[in-house]
Amino acid sequence: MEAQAAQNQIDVTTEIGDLKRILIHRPDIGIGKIIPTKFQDWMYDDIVHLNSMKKEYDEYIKILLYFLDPEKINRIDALEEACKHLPEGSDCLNPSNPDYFDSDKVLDVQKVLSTLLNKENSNGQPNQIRDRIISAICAIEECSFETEQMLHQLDQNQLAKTFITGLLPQDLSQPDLNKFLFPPVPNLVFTRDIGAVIGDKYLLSKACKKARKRESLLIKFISYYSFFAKDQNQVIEIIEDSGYFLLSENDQRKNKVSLEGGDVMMISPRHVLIGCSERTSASAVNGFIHKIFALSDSEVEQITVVKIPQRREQMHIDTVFTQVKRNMWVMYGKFSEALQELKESKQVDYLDKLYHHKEDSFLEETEIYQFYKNKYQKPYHPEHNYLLQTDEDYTILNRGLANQNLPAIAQKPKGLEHLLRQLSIIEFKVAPEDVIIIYCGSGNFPDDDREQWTDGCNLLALREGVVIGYDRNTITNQEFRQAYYNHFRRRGEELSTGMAAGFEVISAGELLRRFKSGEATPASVKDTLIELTSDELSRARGGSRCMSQPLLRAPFNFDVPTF
Ligand SMILES: NC(=[NH2+])NCCC[C@H](N)C(=O)O
Repeated sequence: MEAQAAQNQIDVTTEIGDLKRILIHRPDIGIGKIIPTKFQDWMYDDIVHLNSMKKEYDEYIKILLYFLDPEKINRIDALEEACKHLPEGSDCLNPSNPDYFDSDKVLDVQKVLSTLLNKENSNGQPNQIRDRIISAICAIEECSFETEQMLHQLDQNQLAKTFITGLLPQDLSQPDLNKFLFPPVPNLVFTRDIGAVIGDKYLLSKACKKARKRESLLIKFISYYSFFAKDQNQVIEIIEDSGYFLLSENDQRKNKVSLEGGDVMMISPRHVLIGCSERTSASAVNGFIHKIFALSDSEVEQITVVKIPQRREQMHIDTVFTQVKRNMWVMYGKFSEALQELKESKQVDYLDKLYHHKEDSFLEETEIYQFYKNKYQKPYHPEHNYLLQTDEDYTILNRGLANQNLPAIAQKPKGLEHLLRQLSIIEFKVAPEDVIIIYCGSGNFPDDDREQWTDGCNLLALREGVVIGYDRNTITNQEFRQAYYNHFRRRGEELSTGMAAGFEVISAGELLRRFKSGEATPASVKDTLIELTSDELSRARGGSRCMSQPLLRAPFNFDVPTF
């Protein structure tokens, strides 16, 4: 009962507050069935070696457990020790296994789903939610009546697994045959995209691509019947308005609502960012702004839209920047101020030299639009236009910030980097000269493009200044090691005595070893980039932020000095 109550606690108001509860999904056998002809549809760029991918992912799980639920680690260690002699060892990290560690802080989608799939409810009556989920999935996957009947036979764990892998359980299938009932959902490892916690509300995603539709359906049931079983009004859905159904096919394509969690960032309780991207449509952004501003019990009063070029490798805003500390961000240098200035001063020759291989790319820019709920100082009304455009609009915003004792320097951001600086200064009261921007791949071509491709800009903060990334992004990670040294040198200053040159960059394996031996504790870790082995994990265009969905972060202390 207690575990249930804890599971229901959901609250995220920053990107960097101490992480307390997270939704993940360990790579499953569905990923092991991908073939080259399905790369494009299923959004994988290569065949993944599943066992190696799991090994890489398991270090991630263990790091999460050390920080969020350390008691479970002892259990895992004991089980692994006991099963060492078995060929595969213990697989207590596999949510299908009876030995599964089953934490209420590090939750696997498959495990949470299975709790909804009991054949009978607590009163011994047939579980109607289970029946509804089976019907809904059979409807979107166009299953035969026979398949539907077969699904009804499966127990709750088998059923959860089949919904995710698409495969019939081995004992029902002919031996050694892969019997697919429907395709797998191999992108479920990127739990970030299936929803987003906004304060104490849960925003459901509406997947853009067909390959991720079933994920949206599963999380819909999980959020309504598990996370918010007691207060379903906390779930937010954005859908097309009714006129949409009268539009021509072409216009429908333009007005489609699609929204994915990789495009949502809670910066502070009052300010949320949303991307307008390959995956999150303009109609969704519009619906989002109205839905959020219409909430009477939400602290969000400002929404900033970051429109990025629609490209495969930049499918969400979190592929081009993430937050590391109140004063520190990592971003893709293609959108940097330095490059923008060059563009403005029309030094195109130089840019041509730099980027001659893809002339169009340097011309693409981010566009920033800001919306402020209190623009009219009146209650929300759907007819109002909340966009901040004129200087006068920004004066109104500045007044609102001053009322909350926040620095009132808001002006229309000139670009992404300017926006990130503004966020540190306004939301976190950081002095302008203290903001640090780390450029992926050092901001140099071709390293920037290479490391952006392998998620150099996509980090997950376990708490402020403790982030997880991929080991293969060596140039970006080196920037972290030197971050403070470089920053002060640029300012023409020396590091103060005793101050480190930058972050500690340490492999997940080595950190786990130190935790186990007692040389370090999660509490002692500061200013650290934890590197996951990423030979396989990086093959599907997602990094550690994508592989995580924070459900609960501790309230952030905004009132401590930056350095
Ligand atoms: N938040 C993210 N950047 N997610 C990355 C998702 C990658 C996944 N292969 C997809 O294309 O959907």
